[in-house]
Amino acid sequence: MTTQQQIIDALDIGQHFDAQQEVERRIDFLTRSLEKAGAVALVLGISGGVDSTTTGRLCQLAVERIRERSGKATFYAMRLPYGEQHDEDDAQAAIHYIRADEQLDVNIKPSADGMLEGLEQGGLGFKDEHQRDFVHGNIKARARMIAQYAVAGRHNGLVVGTDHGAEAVMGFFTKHGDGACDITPLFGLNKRRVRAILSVLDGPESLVNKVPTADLETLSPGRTDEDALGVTYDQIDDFLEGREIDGQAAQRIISTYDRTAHKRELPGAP
Ligand SMILES: Nc1ncnc2c1ncn2[C@@H]1O[C@H](COP(=O)(O)OP(=O)(O)OC[C@H]2O[C@@H]([n+]3cccc(C(=O)O)c3)[C@H](O)[C@@H]2O)[C@@H](O)[C@H]1O
Ligand SMILES: Nc1ncnc2c1ncn2[C@@H]1O[C@H](COP(=O)(O)OP(=O)(O)OP(=O)(O)O)[C@@H](O)[C@H]1O
Ligand SMILES: [Mg+2]
Repeated sequence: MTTQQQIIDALDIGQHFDAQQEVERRIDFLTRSLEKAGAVALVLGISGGVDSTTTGRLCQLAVERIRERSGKATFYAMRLPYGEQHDEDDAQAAIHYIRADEQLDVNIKPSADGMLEGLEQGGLGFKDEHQRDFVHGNIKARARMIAQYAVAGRHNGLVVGTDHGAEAVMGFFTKHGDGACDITPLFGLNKRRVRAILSVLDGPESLVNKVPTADLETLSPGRTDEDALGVTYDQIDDFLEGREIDGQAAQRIISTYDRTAHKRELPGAP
């Protein structure tokens, strides 16, 4: 078996894809996850990006389905800006579209800045301002997860993650930040399939087609994922669908996959 096929299998990317069927399968997954855990809430951060818009709508449909069967379930959508978000309009469009039962707005800036300040006061120095900004970015992603776990703890809920195959293959998430969650309903999808799901769910066109950004670095606001990754999502998506892609891009995907293996595994132990 080729390395490409091994990766496709490990990330469970299906050979065939039907967006409507996947909607059903993933709503069913969310309802079963709540029932299995004995939990009554789903919690998710809504950024204004395509992944959380799609996941948020699936969460809302899942809790409504549980209530139709006389069960108890609530979806808590969380806005978690770092200060003022430059694409707040998109975040508001996502919130408007998802129509979550409950919404919480938490500014993560004081906690993320406070942690960095505490570290520097405690003696941590940085090579340069870019390294400091990068580390600060991962603190922001972890601050968002602290907030979501607090809400899940209060409401007997599960924290929902938005990781999918195209991010997982590149290890493109913060370990124990946005990578920390209880369930990942988008697992097994590449990026264009996430967009296709949002499209059949009648998501706003502007969000279906939105350029992905982690938006964690203060010095490079809205830096695109593709700029950071060095390959395009089309290349990653083609690779995950088993197509032949440019040799250098394939090498980059495979070497990044190997280098980030620890992010997809449980902690090492003797
Ligand atoms: N071989 C190994 N075995 C076990 N653990 C290992 C390890 N190598 C590093 N580590 C640990 O992993 C840490 C590095 O991982 P991590 O802290 O995640 O940091 P890192 O992977 O360096 O940075 C996260 C990347 O994900 C991107 N990101 C983050 C969040 C969201 C999104 C998005 O798409 O929205 C993207 C972000 O822009 C950045 O490029 C090291 O500090 C170390 O503790
Ligand atoms: N400003 C934010 N407010 C609330 N949640 C956020 C914010 N930024 C990131 N998140 C959470 O972290 C997750 C990971 O971010 P990521 O950028 O991968 O997803 P996205 O923004 O939904 O989509 P895209 O990858 O296309 O930008 C989001 O899906 C969301 O749950
Ligand atoms: Mg984003």
